[in-house]
Amino acid sequence: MLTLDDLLIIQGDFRLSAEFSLPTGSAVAVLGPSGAGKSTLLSVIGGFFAPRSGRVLWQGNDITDVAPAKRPAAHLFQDNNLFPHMTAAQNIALGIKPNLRLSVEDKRAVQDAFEATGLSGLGDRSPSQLSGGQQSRVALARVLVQRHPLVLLDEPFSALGPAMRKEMTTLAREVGAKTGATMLMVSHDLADAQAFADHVVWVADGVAHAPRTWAQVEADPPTGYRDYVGH
Ligand SMILES: Nc1ncnc2c1ncn2[C@@H]1O[C@H](COP(=O)(O)OP(=O)(O)OP(=O)(O)O)[C@@H](O)[C@H]1O
Repeated sequence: MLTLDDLLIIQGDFRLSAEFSLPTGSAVAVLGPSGAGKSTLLSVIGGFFAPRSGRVLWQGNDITDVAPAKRPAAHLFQDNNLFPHMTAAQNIALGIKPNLRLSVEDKRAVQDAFEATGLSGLGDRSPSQLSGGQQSRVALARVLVQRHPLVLLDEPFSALGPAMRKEMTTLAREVGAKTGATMLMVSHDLADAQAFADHVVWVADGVAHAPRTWAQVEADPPTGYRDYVGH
């Protein structure tokens, strides 16, 4: 379980509070207006930004002061962060061993990630020799090989067209379901968010609200939700 305990985030004039838990294995859409603090919330969970007060707990352990690389979290952001001078296979392998000295088992994990993301046969290409969708697959495969139980996705596929975005969102969800990962995805696309998530965290007016199901949100929408989704 991921728990945000009495969390207060301050960034300049911006304030955000959060107080909730997410069950292990849940897939959560983080929705809210631009500038509401969705990315900031993921940064705090990932350890890239420290909260002013409160705690982040994973399975009951306080990880508030743990460095990003030591957290149980993998992250995927919009720009994919692929290294241009490395092949697709090397970019994925970096997720396991930054020095690229792979054991037989590591190599098998890379191969599995290739197959799970539909990249078979493309391992020797550099990112510039891949389409945008294929680059997204490499970035997702790198997240997968890390086998972290917590996956943070910040508008990871927003540079892709609608069909490809849907495909990648579904793929991320399927793989998460297989590995039992707890996943949070920031998205501005309601259809993508609904295809991906079973719960919604609504972020607005300085608060990241406790997760609710789509049915709960539809039945009793938070302030600003209807305007945001446009219906
Ligand atoms: N380095 C910073 N210093 C001060 N304020 C910042 C900094 N970075 C972001 N902010 C402010 O923090 C707030 C939250 O930003 P954040 O990027 O988390 O919002 P968001 O909900 O992810 O927005 P979007 O949907 O547009 O990506 C915004 O008001 C932003 O202006």
